[in-house]
Amino acid sequence: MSCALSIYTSVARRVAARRFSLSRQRWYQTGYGAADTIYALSTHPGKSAIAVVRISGPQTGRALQLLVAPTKKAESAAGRQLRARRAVLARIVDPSDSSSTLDTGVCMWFPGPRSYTGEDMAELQVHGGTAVVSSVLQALGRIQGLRLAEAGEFTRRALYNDKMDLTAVEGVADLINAETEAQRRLAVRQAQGELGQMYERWRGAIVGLMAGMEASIDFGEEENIEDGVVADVVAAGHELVQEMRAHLDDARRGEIMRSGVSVAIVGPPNSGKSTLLNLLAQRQVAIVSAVAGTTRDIVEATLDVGGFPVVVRDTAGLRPTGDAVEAEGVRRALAAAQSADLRICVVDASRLAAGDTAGDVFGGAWRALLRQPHTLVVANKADLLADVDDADAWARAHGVAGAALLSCATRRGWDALLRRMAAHIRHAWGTADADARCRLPLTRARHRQHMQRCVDHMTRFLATRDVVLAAEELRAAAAALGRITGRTGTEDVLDALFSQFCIGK
Ligand SMILES: Nc1nc2c(ncn2[C@@H]2O[C@H](COP(=O)(O)OP(=O)(O)OP(=O)(O)O)[C@@H](O)[C@H]2O)c(=O)[nH]1
Ligand SMILES: [K+]
Ligand SMILES: [Mg+2]
Repeated sequence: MSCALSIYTSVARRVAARRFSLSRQRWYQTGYGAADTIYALSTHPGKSAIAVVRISGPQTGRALQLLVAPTKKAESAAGRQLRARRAVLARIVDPSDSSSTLDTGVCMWFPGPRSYTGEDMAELQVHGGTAVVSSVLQALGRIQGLRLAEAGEFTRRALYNDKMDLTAVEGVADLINAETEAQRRLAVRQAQGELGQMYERWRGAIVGLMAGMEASIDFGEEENIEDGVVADVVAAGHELVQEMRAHLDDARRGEIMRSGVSVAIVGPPNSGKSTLLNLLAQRQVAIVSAVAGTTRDIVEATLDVGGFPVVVRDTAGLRPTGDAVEAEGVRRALAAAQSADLRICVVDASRLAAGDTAGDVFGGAWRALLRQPHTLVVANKADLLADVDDADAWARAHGVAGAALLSCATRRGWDALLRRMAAHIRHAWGTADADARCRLPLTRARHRQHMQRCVDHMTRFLATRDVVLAAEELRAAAAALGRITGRTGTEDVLDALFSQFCIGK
């Protein structure tokens, strides 16, 4: 074991010991009384077969005693007992009158700390009728010390009790919002804490380096880093920073998969851009007409292309214009094309066939768009062409080599275009997120920002020969990682995050 590594393991133990007290401290800082017991409907409000009501906090056991009674069939003493982590069919009764049954349902008791929140918890599965649910919630409200949970409060308690770190909480939020397979695969791994564990491992390694530096100050004669004395520490630092840079340098794959690949449909007026958007979205999102210059504002639709989340934006046709409103539309179209991850340039194939050059069709000033990376050219209105046997040869001959030939009217080339889009997205930004051996990518700009800061401090640490400065840089690098996992200075992030959660989560 290298010097840096052995330092790391001993320090890691100290770090672990401080973890509990740190989380407690944060708990009280938030103003949430740990004494409060909270309850909420955790399933969607409205009629359903089953509704789940959750309770968490120190009064949970007492609430169950008041609320849960054996069924008529199980009047025995054993029937009264709720065993930990066992589903028990029971009557749920009015706490002030146990002969009045509110519903019969399945009750589960999860004594803390082995529960979602880390506190004593219970789950009541009742019939999902509006009156049933409201009678159970009202009954809970009549028990002293219980109150309705706020949005995300169960998960917030799980965070404070070190049941999950901040990246896992963000993973849970992403999982609830996931709409495509790619998003779900990423979120489920993040929600399991995989990303947080990696950041914590790095943070632990930096703390280990700090201990190594301290040791060198204690035993060194002067406060300069001597070659050899801390060579191990510096070598370990180099290795670490390399690993971190590789994580940062990922073409924003994780962020793009999480928030959706942004696709801009651009091209000259009347080429069929809005028609293409409507086909992709499978509904009439944008106005289609034979009048050139129909679309002015950006029209947006979210869809699933081969399991990947995609946000498509239809834009105004590019042409020189004296109309101020249309000119603003063109400006927005170009901005959307600039910022998009993928551009789909739609041109009218019949105009190319009629002898217009790609330059004429596309307008010289905007032709540069066609040469940008991540740009697919689509030659639409193929139905207006005389028979084309070889689409590739046709595109080459008409100055749009590599273009996909399409007819929105007859759907010729439609499946091929979808396959091509999906393949492009998979190749450019698809992560090996289904493969547990591959490291999870960065999924949020928030993580990237702190990660970049951490790498900057690590780089300065490696460059300095001054022991005191080096220790300061390491401390700042560790703090930056701590911000990602929620260890330091994150109350504002928490408030913003939990406000997106539903009540009951
Ligand atoms: N024959 C034929 N006509 C099409 C096809 N796709 C679109 N069109 C027609 O072309 C015209 C223009 O379509 P739009 O979708 O409005 O074109 P656009 O590019 O959005 O136009 P602007 O918003 O004005 O820039 C409409 O009359 C469409 O019906 C196609 O594949 N074949
Ligand atoms: K049009
Ligand atoms: Mg349009």
